[in-house]
Amino acid sequence: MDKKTTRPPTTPASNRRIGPPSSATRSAGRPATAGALRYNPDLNRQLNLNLRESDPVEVYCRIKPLEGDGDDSCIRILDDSTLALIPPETSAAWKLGNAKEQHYTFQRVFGSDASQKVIFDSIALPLVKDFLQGKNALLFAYGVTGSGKTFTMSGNSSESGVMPRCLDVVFNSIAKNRASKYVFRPDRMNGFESQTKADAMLERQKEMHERQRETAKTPRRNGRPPIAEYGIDQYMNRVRDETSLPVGNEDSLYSVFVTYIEIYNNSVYDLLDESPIDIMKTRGALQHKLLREDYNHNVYVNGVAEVEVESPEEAFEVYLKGQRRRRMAHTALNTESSRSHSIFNIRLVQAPLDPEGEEIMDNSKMINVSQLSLVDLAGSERYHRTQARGDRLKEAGNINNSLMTLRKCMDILRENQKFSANRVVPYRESKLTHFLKNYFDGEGRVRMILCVNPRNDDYDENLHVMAFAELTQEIQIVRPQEPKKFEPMTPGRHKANELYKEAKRQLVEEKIVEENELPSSDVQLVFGLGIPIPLCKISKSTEEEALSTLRKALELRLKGKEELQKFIVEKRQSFRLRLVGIEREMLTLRSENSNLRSHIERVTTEKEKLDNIFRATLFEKGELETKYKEQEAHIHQLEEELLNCKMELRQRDLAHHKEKENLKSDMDLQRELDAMKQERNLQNEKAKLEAEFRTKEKTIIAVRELVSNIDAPRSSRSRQSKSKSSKSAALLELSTTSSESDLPSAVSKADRITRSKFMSTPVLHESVVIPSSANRRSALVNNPRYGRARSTDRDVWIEHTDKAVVLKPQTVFQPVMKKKKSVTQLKSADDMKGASKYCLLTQEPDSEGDIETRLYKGEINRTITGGANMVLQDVEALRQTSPKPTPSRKRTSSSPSGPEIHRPRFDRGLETHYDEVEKRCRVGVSYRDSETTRNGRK
Ligand SMILES: Nc1ncnc2c1ncn2[C@@H]1O[C@H](COP(=O)(O)OP(=O)(O)OP(=O)(O)O)[C@@H](O)[C@H]1O
Repeated sequence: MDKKTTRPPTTPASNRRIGPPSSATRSAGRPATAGALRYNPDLNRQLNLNLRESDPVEVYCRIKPLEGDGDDSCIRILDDSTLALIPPETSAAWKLGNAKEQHYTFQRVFGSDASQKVIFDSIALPLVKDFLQGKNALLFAYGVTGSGKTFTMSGNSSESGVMPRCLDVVFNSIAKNRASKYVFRPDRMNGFESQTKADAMLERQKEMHERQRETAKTPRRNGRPPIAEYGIDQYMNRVRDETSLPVGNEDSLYSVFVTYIEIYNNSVYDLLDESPIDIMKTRGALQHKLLREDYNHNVYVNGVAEVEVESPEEAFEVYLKGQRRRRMAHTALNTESSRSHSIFNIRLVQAPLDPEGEEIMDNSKMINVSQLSLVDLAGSERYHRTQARGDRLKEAGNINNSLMTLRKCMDILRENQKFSANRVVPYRESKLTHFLKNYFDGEGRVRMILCVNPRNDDYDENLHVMAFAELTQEIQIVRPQEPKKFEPMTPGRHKANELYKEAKRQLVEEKIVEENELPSSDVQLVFGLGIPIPLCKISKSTEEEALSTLRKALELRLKGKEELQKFIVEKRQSFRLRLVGIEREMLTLRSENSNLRSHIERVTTEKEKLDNIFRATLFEKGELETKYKEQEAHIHQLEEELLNCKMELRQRDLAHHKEKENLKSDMDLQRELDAMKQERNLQNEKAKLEAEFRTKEKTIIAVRELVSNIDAPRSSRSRQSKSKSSKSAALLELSTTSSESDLPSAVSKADRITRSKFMSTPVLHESVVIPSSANRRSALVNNPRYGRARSTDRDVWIEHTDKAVVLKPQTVFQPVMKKKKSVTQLKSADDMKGASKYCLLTQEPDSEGDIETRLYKGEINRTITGGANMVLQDVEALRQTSPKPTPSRKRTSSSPSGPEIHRPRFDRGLETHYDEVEKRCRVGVSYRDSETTRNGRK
């Protein structure tokens, strides 16, 4: 079935792609000129630079007939290529006052009477000619809405437009060279592949079955869906264009593919897509496509449906199908189809025939594709004119944007060419210019049909489109290269094959020979014999004319044979020379090869050495890594140990601290116990002293009684005077006595002056000043301790004077206070701040009516807690006795005849004095045994 066996193993059976799949396919997919360029990738750039081989964009102007009879035209044709635009009174320019007639020149201007045929022949036919020669071409209609763009491009049933006529001419031209359907198939990457006739036949059969199945479901006409189904059946009655043009290569086979896309709101939609449209859906009703660039930077619509068509009718049917889909899509999108750009692409795929002229060459690199793009642009309009709102405004914006980008690209192209500038052309700013990019970059001829509606209302819009169109003509498009001719190939082999087949068919039909008796095809043989032998019947040998004709033909053939032989000798010689050259080249290559081999060997040895070093290094590295890991583990272990040690140390510290605390509390406890013990001792001693005191008191009482008994006979008067004088003397003595030896007399006069040393009972504190009775007894008035207390410069006194003190006495007992703070009441420990000595002065009458002044002296010590601890050291008492005896005083003595004895006040006990001080001090007062304190201080 398939006699070509050079298939890559991974390629499917139906695919005859040869060589590297990607590049081969892509190369095959390139448009014709690109096919020529594939042998020199830089040629495109070179061509772009070489503006001598370029053609301008050709702009043709077509003026639409005026619709109403009363309409005025704003356009006047001056000649074949020039027109005048006359501003009407309604135009903006007129209103602004700068209205003047404008003249525009185009390639050609067609009046409203120009037929579709004239338009096609003048504008499109040359492009179709190029297209058949394997070149690309772009034709686009541009103009204001309603100016006749669609009419020009598509036409109607009675007047076919450019597109159907193009299809007519293409099919007319390739009629004899048309390849069977499915010989070529698109690879959906802008390329084409070829497959064998047999594979193609299989696909055709498959398609036929599918069609039959569909026909069974839907009634069809001639195996095709009824045109009414597409809703525009009138097109089918059109008059076909009979023009036929020569194809590029007679020995090639051609297939036609069409694609139909739409650019709406800057999105590309495939109008031949088979997926159904849900007209109930506004969003996602259509799947938009992406623009991609192939290997050779040719822009294509990714995944676009490329439909192979075998006739203009079939192509037109596909177009109508696309139109129907377009209408459905716009119904779903709730818009108008004229608000989008539509692009109908006709692609001509050709591949040369093999030497027998039987099948196409089994080489995808030889496939050539040319493309003719017919673009019907959306109308260019201004917003204010359409008064568009919402979606309409958006789509108008998109249309204008894409047209604006088109203008921008044209402007920059013109600028680049005119001023040798190198500005980047913004093709990618809109899908329209992106798709058309290749044409402007020099991949084919570009022509524009400027459609103009001459009515006055369109004047302002026409002004803009004409200005743009006129400037567009200045753009030069690089002339595309001629498509590559695949030499050496015997020309005419297709025709020869056809003739041979025809002759064979006739011979078989006339039963001159059997079909299997003749070889399949030997085109080479036919061509090797030269010109065909004329058909002439020779009935007689005398028919000179026929014989001479035959002789001439044979002579010509002989001549041709000689030429061919000569040609063969030449070819053989050149072949031999080439062979010698190749042999030489081979020898050089062999020596180079052996050099390279030895070099490779050296390199291999070197590599092996390096490999060994590498392995050794790897091994060493492994060992080092193991050691490193061991060391790491060791470090880790040491770290753990250190941590443990630290923890142990901490625990020990804690234990030590705890022990210390315990010891401290033990010591405190011990100290408390000692204090308690000491207190107990003191109590015992106190009790002992009290007992002693009581004994001594009894003795004194006894002495007194004895004395009173002795003095009983004396008169009370002398007793009084004596008593008074003795009191005075005692007072005098008290003030003057300074030696300790005078103490007994002082004591005997202690009725009036009492120096008290208090027997203290530690009631609240263990350390209370307790002047022992022994001390008291031995205490002398002139004892320095009882003199005026002298303080140092540093001592600060608290002079606490009771409110009841009427008269401050000036006695020797009062301390000298160099620094003092006088208060009448101690409210808090803060009052004692900074003071180190304390002195309290009280005054009150006693029970006998005498005024008793007392001086309490003490030391102030700071406590650890920030308070003050006052230690009372001395109490001095001064009694002022009136010389007049008061009845109460007279009767103080138990014995009326005895001397008046004032009971000393020092027997009042510690509590009395403690209460005395505490009454006046609202702070804690501490009494401490002065001796103990003194000892403690030492
Ligand atoms: N040269 C012409 N001769 C006769 N009728 C014409 C001609 N040009 C346009 N018409 C008619 O004018 C009408 C509008 O034309 P058409 O639809 O082609 O305009 P358009 O420019 O494509 O508009 P849009 O921008 O909306 O697509 C159509 O009915 C069409 O038949």
